[in-house]
Amino acid sequence: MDRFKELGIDTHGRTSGKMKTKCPWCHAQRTDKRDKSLSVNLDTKLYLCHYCGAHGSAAIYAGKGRKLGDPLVKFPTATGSNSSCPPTEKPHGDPEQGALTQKQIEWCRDVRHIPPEVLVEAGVAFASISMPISGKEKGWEKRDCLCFNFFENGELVNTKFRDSQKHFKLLQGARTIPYNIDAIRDTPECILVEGEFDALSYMAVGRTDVISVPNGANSQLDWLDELSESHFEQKQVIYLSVDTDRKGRELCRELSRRLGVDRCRIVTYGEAYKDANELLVAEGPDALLKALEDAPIPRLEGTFTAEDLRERLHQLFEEGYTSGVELGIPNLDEIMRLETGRVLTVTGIPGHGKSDFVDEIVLRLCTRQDWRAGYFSPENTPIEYHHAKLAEKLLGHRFRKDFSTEEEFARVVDYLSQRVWHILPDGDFTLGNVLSKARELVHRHGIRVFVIDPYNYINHQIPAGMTETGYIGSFMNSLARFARLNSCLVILVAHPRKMNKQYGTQKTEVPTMYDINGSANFFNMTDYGIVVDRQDEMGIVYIHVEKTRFRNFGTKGNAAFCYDVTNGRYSPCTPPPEPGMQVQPWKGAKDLFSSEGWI
Ligand SMILES: Nc1ncnc2c1ncn2[C@@H]1O[C@H](COP(=O)(O)OP(=O)(O)OP(=O)(O)O)[C@@H](O)[C@H]1O
Repeated sequence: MDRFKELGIDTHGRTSGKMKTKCPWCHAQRTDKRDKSLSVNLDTKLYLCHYCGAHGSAAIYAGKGRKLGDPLVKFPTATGSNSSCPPTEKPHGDPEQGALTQKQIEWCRDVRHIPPEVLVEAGVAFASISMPISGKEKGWEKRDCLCFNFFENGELVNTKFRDSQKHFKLLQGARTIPYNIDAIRDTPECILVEGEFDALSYMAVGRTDVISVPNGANSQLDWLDELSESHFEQKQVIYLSVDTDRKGRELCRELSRRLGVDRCRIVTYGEAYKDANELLVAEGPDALLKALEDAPIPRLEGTFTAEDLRERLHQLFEEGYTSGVELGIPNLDEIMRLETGRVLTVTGIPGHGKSDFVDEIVLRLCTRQDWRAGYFSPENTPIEYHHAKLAEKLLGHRFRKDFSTEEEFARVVDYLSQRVWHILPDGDFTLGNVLSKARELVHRHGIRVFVIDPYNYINHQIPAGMTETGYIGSFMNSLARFARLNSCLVILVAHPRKMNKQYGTQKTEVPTMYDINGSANFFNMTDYGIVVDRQDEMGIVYIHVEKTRFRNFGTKGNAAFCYDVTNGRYSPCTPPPEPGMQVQPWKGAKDLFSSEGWI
């Protein structure tokens, strides 16, 4: 739906793409009658005459039930409440988008160095709307805004309104998608930036394959989940051209982890500038193109220079060594804190709770650190049984109709759907296949922890002539490499050899990490090593931390837990000083068990 005809703009019957045509406003006065001075974007319906400056929008956004002549953009019905917004001043009605004012065009051109034709191409428009204004005089005010329109498959999905003082507002209830997403659908390369003006800056220097992330420097990349296959899978090169402040660097790290470090080139702008638009304004188009050209090519696989590690080095430089993330279990946090890019190996006698304790670690990382997890756990099938176990830990009580409500059922299923993915490759359980699926989970869903439970379910293909020790060394190397390249924590469950009975007591000896069946390389090559040791006669489970590769992540020691059979949770406790005495809750805790919901 458009008004081109009504406005006298001849589009020669075309309905999509960009074109030039004669300007109905100045053509009659022109001596060069052949000059097609009007640029028209038939997708965004915007037009601009490079001769007389006439510009505007011929769009009539004809959503369902809309008629010709209806306002351009209708606010979806407000969802949720906005307490700072007095009811009478709530944005209401349909703020109509129209042509940019002369002042706006001049400001974009002179202050941001974005030429008018780029604004037209990108469908930037004008609207006067009520904006939430922060500061002393909190409230809503009517403001003249630039409208950045977010299209997907040519359809308007959302609009970001921006006033001259950088107040922003998105359409309520509308989907958040990257800005200009249609432009990168089939391109071999693309540029990711952190703001609409940075995207327009690249368009101004001739790169159309640029998108802006939807939530600024927020490194929670939910939007990437649904776009990673359709828009990024085929990309050969992805330029990350985000801000150089701390948040921007965090975003950059997460983007390259999700999109694959081996095809991401990170753009920098020199000491003085923090983003693409600043560089364009200060140094001009050639400098911006040069910054793109100079972005380091991903390193040759297996080789590293300080430049390749610049981002991580900078983090180290600014924040020092990390001490790893805590699980929120005081006795264990004291001796072990986990970090991505590492391998944690878990062993213990069959039935002592290795898988259960691994689930405890995973769910604590999900609920406390907002991580996402992937499992290769063929033992834990059918998968719904495993989910039911995870649900019990999350809810704090049994996952059965008599104990949980329908609302809890829905909540926990929603939560797990967003956080946990299981890999069960059809028949092909080779390490290569399992890790390649896990890598897809990193790219598509941003998992940060990947569990292999247990080692012996992998279809190990030991090359002829290789010893078992040599093979396990190379297996552990593959896990370490996967963990490092994908910034994931890999958790490997591995069984011990058959343990002897202790003379006299006939109790099975507690294995150590060196007892893992096959080779000492499990212990030698892991970053963290723990043994799960269930001591039923005392009513406790010991977690023996036998190794943390670096001191900043902990030290050797053990932590005692009570296991709650109703929800599968491990609660820290103080072990009885002598057999037969009562287990006590952990220092300061009132109860031995916890049943409060985690989600
Ligand atoms: N301390 C405990 N007290 C009672 N039951 C437990 C305890 N720890 C685990 N369990 C239960 O024992 C069963 C086996 O646990 P899990 O599968 O985690 O052990 P595992 O060490 O991984 O065993 P395997 O080596 O056979 O895979 C599960 O049903 C689990 O809920």
